[in-house]
Amino acid sequence: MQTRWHVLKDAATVAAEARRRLLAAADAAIRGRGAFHLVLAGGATPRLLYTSLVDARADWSRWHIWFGDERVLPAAHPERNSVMARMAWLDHVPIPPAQIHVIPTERGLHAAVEAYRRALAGMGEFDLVLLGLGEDGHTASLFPERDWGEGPAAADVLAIEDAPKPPPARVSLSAARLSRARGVWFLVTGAAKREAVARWRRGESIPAAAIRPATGVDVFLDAAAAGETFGP
Ligand SMILES: O=C1O[C@H](COP(=O)(O)O)[C@@H](O)[C@H](O)[C@H]1O
Repeated sequence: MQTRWHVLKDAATVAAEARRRLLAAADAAIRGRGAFHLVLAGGATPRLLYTSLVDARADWSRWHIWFGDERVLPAAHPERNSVMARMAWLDHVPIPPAQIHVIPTERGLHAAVEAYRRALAGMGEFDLVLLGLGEDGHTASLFPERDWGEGPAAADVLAIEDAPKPPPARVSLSAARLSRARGVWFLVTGAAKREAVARWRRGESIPAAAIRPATGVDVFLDAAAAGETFGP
């Protein structure tokens, strides 16, 4: 599987490049298949991209939003990945509410896992999966030294009870389900991610490396995360 590394100047440039490509991918999916199924990353990194989409011109009525992971917290909690995405972007564009598939962790861990498994039943390949990279190499809520749900028999949705990053209870799509996609993009910015990036590039077995779609993955990272100087 190919990993394509795109080193860009800074976090703003990563967001701008991702925005440009994302809108083009959505247009192509809608032209070709009538809909665009996008999986969102949480955490802090994608917020710049999400905010930049508020004023984009797009056929929002054909967009379907999924989440790669969610933290088990009350519905309106600011640390929820879905709350971040809503505040930054989704509340400001006319995507039909029934097409925004939030992981309902306010119902509790296991009920949320079951509900999302049902929501995903019959869903084929995602058009695009956005992911982040934690300082420890985690992606979505797949953490080191845990079961990442690899292989064809893996469940689509995993209950995580002991995440080392708070909160400990989370719901995550498995590595196998995140890999069933026409495109997977990682957005990685900031010097704090440098060590995780270096480990990934050395071929170490970190969770991010377990996402292996047939088309390969694209990693958009800034110079700080790549450990490179950029330009003159
Ligand atoms: O906890 C999480 O962390 C990762 C990375 O987040 P970041 O704040 O370092 O960008 C994120 O991709 C994941 O969705 C989130 O739940």
